[in-house]
Amino acid sequence: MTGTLLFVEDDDALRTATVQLLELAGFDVTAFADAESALAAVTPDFAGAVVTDIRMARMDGLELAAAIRGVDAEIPVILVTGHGDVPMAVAALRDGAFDFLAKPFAADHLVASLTRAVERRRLVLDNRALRAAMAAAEADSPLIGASPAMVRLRASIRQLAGADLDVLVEGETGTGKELVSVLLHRQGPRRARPFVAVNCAALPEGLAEIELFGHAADSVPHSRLARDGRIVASSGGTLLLDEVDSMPLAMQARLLRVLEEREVQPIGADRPQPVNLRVVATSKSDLSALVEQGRFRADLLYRLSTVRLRVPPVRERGDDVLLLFAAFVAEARAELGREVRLPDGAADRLRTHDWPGNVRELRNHAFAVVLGMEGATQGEAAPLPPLAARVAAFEAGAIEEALRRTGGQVTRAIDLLGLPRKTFYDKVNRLGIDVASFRR
Ligand SMILES: Nc1ncnc2c1ncn2[C@@H]1O[C@H](COP(=O)(O)OP(=O)(O)OP(=O)(O)O)[C@@H](O)[C@H]1O
Repeated sequence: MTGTLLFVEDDDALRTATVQLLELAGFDVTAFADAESALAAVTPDFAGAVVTDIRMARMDGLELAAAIRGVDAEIPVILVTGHGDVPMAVAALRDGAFDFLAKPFAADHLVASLTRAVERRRLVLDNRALRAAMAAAEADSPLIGASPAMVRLRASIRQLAGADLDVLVEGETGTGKELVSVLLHRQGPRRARPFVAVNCAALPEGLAEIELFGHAADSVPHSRLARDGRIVASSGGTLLLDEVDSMPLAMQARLLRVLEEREVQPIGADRPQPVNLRVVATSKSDLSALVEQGRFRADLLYRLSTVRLRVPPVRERGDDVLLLFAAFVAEARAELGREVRLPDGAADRLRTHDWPGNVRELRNHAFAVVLGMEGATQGEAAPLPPLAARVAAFEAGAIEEALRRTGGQVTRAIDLLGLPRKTFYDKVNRLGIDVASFRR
């Protein structure tokens, strides 16, 4: 089918003949003898074009075009003009009509114009859907960043999430390791099952093993009933071992068994029980160095590091620092209900500070600024991330979304984006997008 059309013409003979012609050309046509009933059929999600005669009793074609613009200004309307109506039609074009055709029109001219109109409408609706999907994806994937390193990281997360493998997430303090772990869970097949996070550095001493592995009935003082540990609680889902580099050696041996055998033996139990889980561990230390110092088991490192993801420090992300800061300032303003103006040169200071506490430090700084505790003055404009960084972030998001929706089929993604092939590849290379990672 070439497309959907609403055709409005009050001359019965001309209407019947034109409908036949359009149907022969492959259009799906609904015909109307007056503008009012055509207007009743137009909705904001109408996926075709409208062709209307200008001179009609009661509502004429120009009024109809204006009323359709009120429903959705991007529905293409083609006006069919009689002798002497051309100046009127030219004015209508200026007001946003898609095209006009003078009677008597040549059939191929009519079909060509309508084909373009329907195609244009399809692109408009596709772009709208893409924008809506991007907004939804943004809400769902809060890992902000347009630098090549972050674009690559998002692609790796997507790829690994589906693969359901254990992952070791490494990076300095505050870089977003926990957020990455959450995304691995949320984008993977276990997303509807529990996500249980255990901070290995904060487990209470003495109780750590019970907390993690659980215990059998009557096997621990003051506890007659058996208790499941966090490992069992995460069964079916994902267990996050946050700061695994802080785990005591004795516990590492027990954990290794869970990873290798996929079973857990609660304290005091005579038999292990099977568990089905995905383990994501995070570390801010170089685990190989800890192995050399005898503080981390080599076999556990080997088992944990089948897949390693490195989260880069903020100082390696270029102008992402400005994108992140702008997002946190917006969040702080909304949360704290305060407006703030930032001093000139704030953007340069954000760029030159090296952020040893990474994203967490940057977020705290943004909240402090909005609270008026740091660096805020009155009467000056807030620094904006440079347009180029914001455009790059938007472009990377749009391209990633198109690739995601088309399962990495480049030709279809290019169609969706409405880009020349070469431009698409230039952008993909510049933004460091890994097309292959989107293939299903
Ligand atoms: N790319 C990002 N976009 C938006 N927010 C981020 C990003 N990275 C991190 N954050 C936010 O920064 C804060 C710190 O991140 P997170 O706790 O994940 O870091 P971490 O590396 O696990 O820290 P630690 O090493 O101290 O455990 C969180 O509030 C997180 O939501």
